[in-house]
Amino acid sequence: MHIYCEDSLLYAREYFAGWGELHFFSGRTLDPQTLADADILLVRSTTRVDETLLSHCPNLKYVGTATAGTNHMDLRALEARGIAYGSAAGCNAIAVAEYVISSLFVLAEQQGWQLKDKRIGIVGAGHVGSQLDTKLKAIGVNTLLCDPPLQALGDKRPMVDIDAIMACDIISLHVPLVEQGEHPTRLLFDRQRLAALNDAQILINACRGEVVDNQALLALYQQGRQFTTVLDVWENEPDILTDLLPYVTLASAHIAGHTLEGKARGTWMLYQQVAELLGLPGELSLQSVLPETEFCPSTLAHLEQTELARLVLCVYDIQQDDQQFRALVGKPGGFEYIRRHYAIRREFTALQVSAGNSSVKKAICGLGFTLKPDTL
Ligand SMILES: NC(=O)C1=CN([C@@H]2O[C@H](COP(=O)(O)OP(=O)(O)OC[C@H]3O[C@@H](n4cnc5c(N)ncnc54)[C@H](O)[C@@H]3O)[C@@H](O)[C@H]2O)C=CC1
Ligand SMILES: O=C(O)C(=O)[C@H](O)COP(=O)(O)O
Repeated sequence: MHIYCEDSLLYAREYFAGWGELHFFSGRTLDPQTLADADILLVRSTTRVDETLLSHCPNLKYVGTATAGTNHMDLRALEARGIAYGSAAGCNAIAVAEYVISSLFVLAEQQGWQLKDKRIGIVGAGHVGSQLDTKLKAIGVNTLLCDPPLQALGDKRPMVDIDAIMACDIISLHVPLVEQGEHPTRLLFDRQRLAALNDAQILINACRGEVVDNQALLALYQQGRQFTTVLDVWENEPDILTDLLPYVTLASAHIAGHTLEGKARGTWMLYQQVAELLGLPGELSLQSVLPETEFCPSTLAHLEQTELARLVLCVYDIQQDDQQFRALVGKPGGFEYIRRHYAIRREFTALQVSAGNSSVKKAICGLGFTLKPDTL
């Protein structure tokens, strides 16, 4: 069996080498003809799986993307050809939620406010939005959810519409890129919506660049608007609008989901899907590939913002990604270089914390840290 795999799939060798001949390729520069004998195709978001690519792979039985988003795959073309496909829904939801939380603690420190005084509007209440909501609620932060498609499906959680979201202090976007239909998300934050933000508001985009009109954002900043933005994703990656960068408070190279656990979980989910599809034994666990963590255990006596920030930033400090991004993104190939050489980042669960009273314990667990066994 010939298994073709985008070279950015972490732990692909560990999971798939036993099942056939593994061939690696580079996503953005792929020539479809190199996949001519592929039985299985494993990708991340930088490989476009479209009709052109599929027409070069007559033996293809399965295409899997080790990502949450599927907008790089033409699902109709796959269906039309009877090729099974899958994604890794939710694999990196914790990672993205932790990216947003790191950004919030950094902004709170920089701008001098308390998280508990802010209302956070979460647009898209799927895997990422729900993780973020749970973690924020665990530390007493006021959140609102907006997800019309889920609401229409009968989701019982309280939901608000986009107008109520626009009145929030902080707005965090977690929708897929949807081009058509009743709830499209391309340019959901178009010029009009961006112009409606006041200078005290914060907009975070860690979903897809095309959800926010980057040119309109730049024009508003050039006209003197001063609302805060955190951007992990950009229109037209990797050739992004670098003129926007000086106005963006925290910026990164589409790495919000790039924890070791998130990437491993993505590959492992595809391993499970191929095992099921082909009736192969899928016995390797997620934990079997992950290295031990190296954080020294920490303590948290009180639920104070500075203390919580210390724990959060000890595991993941978004400022390091921001600094690296500003230093490298203007260089040729800089955007992709950062992504390909991304430092090892773990999830909050990697840090053991001794907590004070039961409410501190509850908050620590809700945020995703591990309670040190002697304090359970
Ligand atoms: N920056 C990064 O590294 C990452 C980015 N992503 C992006 O974030 C997106 C969300 O990820 P998940 O939560 O895992 O996906 P998900 O599919 O679990 O949740 C997305 C939610 O958005 C909702 N939605 C769709 N259209 C909407 C609209 N117009 N308004 C409000 N809600 C709407 C859907 O109903 C769904 O509940 C992915 O599709 C992907 O594009 C995901 C992971 C990592
Ligand atoms: O899961 C998704 O969707 C993402 O956007 C990933 O975190 C980023 O995927 P790659 O661009 O690294 O494939």
